[in-house]
Amino acid sequence: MTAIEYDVIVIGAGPVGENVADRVVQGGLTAAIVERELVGGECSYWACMPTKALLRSASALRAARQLPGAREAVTGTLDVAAVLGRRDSFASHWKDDGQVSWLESAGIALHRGQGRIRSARVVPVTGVDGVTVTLTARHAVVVATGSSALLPDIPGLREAAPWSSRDAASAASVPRRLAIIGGGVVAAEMATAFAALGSSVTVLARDGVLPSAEPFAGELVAESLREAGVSVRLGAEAVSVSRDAGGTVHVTTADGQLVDADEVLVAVGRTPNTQDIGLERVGLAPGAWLRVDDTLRVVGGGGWLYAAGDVNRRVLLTHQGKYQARAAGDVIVARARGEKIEDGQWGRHAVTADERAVPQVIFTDPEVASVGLTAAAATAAGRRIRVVDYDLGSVAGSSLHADGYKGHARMVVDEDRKVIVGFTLAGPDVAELIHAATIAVVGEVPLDRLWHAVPAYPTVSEVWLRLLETYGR
Ligand SMILES: Cc1cc2nc3c(=O)[nH]c(=O)nc-3n(C[C@H](O)[C@H](O)[C@H](O)COP(=O)(O)OP(=O)(O)OC[C@H]3O[C@@H](n4cnc5c(N)ncnc54)[C@H](O)[C@@H]3O)c2cc1C
Ligand SMILES: NC(=O)c1ccc[n+]([C@@H]2O[C@H](COP(=O)([O-])OP(=O)(O)OC[C@H]3O[C@@H](n4cnc5c(N)ncnc54)[C@H](O)[C@@H]3O)[C@@H](O)[C@H]2O)c1
Repeated sequence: MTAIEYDVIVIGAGPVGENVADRVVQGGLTAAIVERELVGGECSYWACMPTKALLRSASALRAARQLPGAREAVTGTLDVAAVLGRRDSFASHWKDDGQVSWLESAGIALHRGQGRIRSARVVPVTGVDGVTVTLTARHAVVVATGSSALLPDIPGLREAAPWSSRDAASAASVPRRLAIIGGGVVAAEMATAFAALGSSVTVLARDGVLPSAEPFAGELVAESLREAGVSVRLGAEAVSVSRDAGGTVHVTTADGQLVDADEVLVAVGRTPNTQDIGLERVGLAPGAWLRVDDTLRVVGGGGWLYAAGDVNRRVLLTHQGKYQARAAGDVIVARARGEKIEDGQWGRHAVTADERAVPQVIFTDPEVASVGLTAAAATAAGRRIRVVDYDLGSVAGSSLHADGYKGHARMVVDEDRKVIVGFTLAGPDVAELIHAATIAVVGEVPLDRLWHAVPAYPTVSEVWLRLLETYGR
């Protein structure tokens, strides 16, 4: 058995683990990263990249069809094989050579295999060949093992060989009929993608469509899915599933409806990858999410154990996990050097934005882009708020952007401080607009000052001015 020592060991080479290791090396420490599957993690091969590639071509086609002149030039239908081919290239054909070269260039050592913590700062790694290498960290071990699709306890579901988001993202062909259990982000995006690719899709949205977003967002997406031929069943709960000898899946709902499909996609949330990483050896519960403080140190983890990304459940998004990674990497370096820790609100080592300003874009039709708190979440948090709404289709730039542009914008204002604490846009191509709102929320820009941030005419961004006018001066 070989033993090697590094300053920092990162378990999991997803986007988050890679960024922690990079930051640590840039800070002058040595780092090893442990990966049991593909370097790049879920996001690169089975989540963000392939799913967005599945959605993008149909979105471009829809945009062209909304414009006289362009519409007439679109004479064919979506080329499904070309879409799947482009998706394959965005998933790097499920090979990680490029990412491995990047690790090398960044000076990060890679150990392939399953990492399991054995004791404080000691992580044996067992490779596929069964050989174990024992890694020891001088300063910190960072768990960045991510999450996996949750399989609910529905009778017959497991035996029916359901699709997880991984299967949907990497599908080699398009099922004729697709049933989707869930109504959240994965369900909404994959219903949009597979309907456009030609599947007959049924969505069983027990808790509604996009229930965590502002209600108008889910309503607009549900309406558009229905227009695209998707059967959206609100409140429908799957209670049993079976697959017959011919391969057809039968899903029964609590109210006695039966849905037949060729595949059933389960999209009801995530479970942490902490089952088999040795947490029990250091007094923590295997299979549980890892609770962390604002500098990403695991609560009850002895001071040397950190957790970043999906696995700590703060925010399950790549960009926010990478934000955590930058803070974690920097704070590990600072602690190793005995430097001052800046863990106050908005401090360099604290992930304050996790609670206050998380941006997200849901690539449905229409797109949903948001940052900060919804009105409901702000109210639940005890804020005295005013909600300002505006019809996005009434903005001059929107009507130019596409005929019949349909969308909505909402600004949530903290009335005690006169700053924006939440912002949501739903409409075609709103994805690129959200960063302005993120800056306003993070910068806590007073509304009085925002009047001086003049949006260019005629852009969709003029909604900012309309929202301020609606709020009043
Ligand atoms: C379908 C889908 C679409 C998504 N789309 C978006 C999007 O558009 N934008 C966005 O921001 N987010 C999106 N997300 C969320 C995003 O994928 C995750 O937030 C992100 O991948 C989390 O990164 P991570 O590094 O924490 O974990 P992961 O990406 O899951 O990486 C963890 C890595 O750790 C490895 N690992 C686990 N255990 C061990 C072990 N014991 N030893 C060694 N290696 C181990 C795994 O093999 C994996 O490579 C999407 C998620 C899904 C499911
Ligand atoms: N574009 C993006 O940013 C993007 C895209 C995809 C996924 N993601 C991230 O990945 C994570 C996972 O996505 P997801 O859609 O699996 O989770 P989610 O939490 O977004 O949605 C899961 C949905 O399933 C419902 N649900 C839970 N249990 C159920 C059951 N037994 N039967 C029926 N419905 C049930 C919930 O009410 C919820 O609406 C999310 O946190 C999301 O942020 C992000």
